[in-house]
Amino acid sequence: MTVHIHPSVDNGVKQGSGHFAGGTLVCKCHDRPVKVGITGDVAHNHACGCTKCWKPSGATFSVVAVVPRQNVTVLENGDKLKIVDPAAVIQRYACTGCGTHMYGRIENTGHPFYGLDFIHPELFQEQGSAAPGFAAFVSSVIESGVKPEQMGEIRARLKELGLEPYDCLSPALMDAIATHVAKAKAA
Ligand SMILES: N[C@@H](CCC(=O)N[C@@H](CS)C(=O)NCC(=O)O)C(=O)O
Ligand SMILES: [Zn+2]
Ligand SMILES: [Zn+2]
Repeated sequence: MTVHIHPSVDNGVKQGSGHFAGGTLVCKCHDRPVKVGITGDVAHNHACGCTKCWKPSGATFSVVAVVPRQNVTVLENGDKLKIVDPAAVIQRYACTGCGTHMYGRIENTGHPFYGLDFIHPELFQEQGSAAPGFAAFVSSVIESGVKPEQMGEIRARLKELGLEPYDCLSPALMDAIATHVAKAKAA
């Protein structure tokens, strides 16, 4: 049986249009859904295996990307949003009705990713946002109940989908973090 990664990639990764102008993220509530407006396309879209990122039911990985925080606006029913864990680096604003994470925000101005919000592009009403390009925190799926023996199959499937598996972030993002740290130390 083919392993399930995430519904939006299980039938193949759908490439973005390359000119996505933004759209609206909508939660799963039928009554008073939370709507969040995003300006422009997403960046660094990837599958994340960590336990903290929101996954739709049945998914092994989340699919998560970043956008500049000034490109994120709560449009409707923001009263339903609550921070999942105020102590976390990424403060994830979830809908108290359906549990969907609508955006995650970093408030620590010294963090390498400060200024970027984390969103789940599958929640866009619109098609065409940039596709996921790698898989992060792959080993962490074991913390959600995946058996260590399944990891070979999971990594093989991610590679088949073109989502290179990493157990932390991609080399480009790890380099960006290290560059930020080196500059902060030098200052
Ligand atoms: N193994 C841990 C890894 C958690 C982790 O470090 N997640 C990354 C990727 S989303 C992160 O940056 N977390 C910061 C946060 O959750 O605030 C888990 O699965 O819970
Ligand atoms: Zn909801
Ligand atoms: Zn994560």
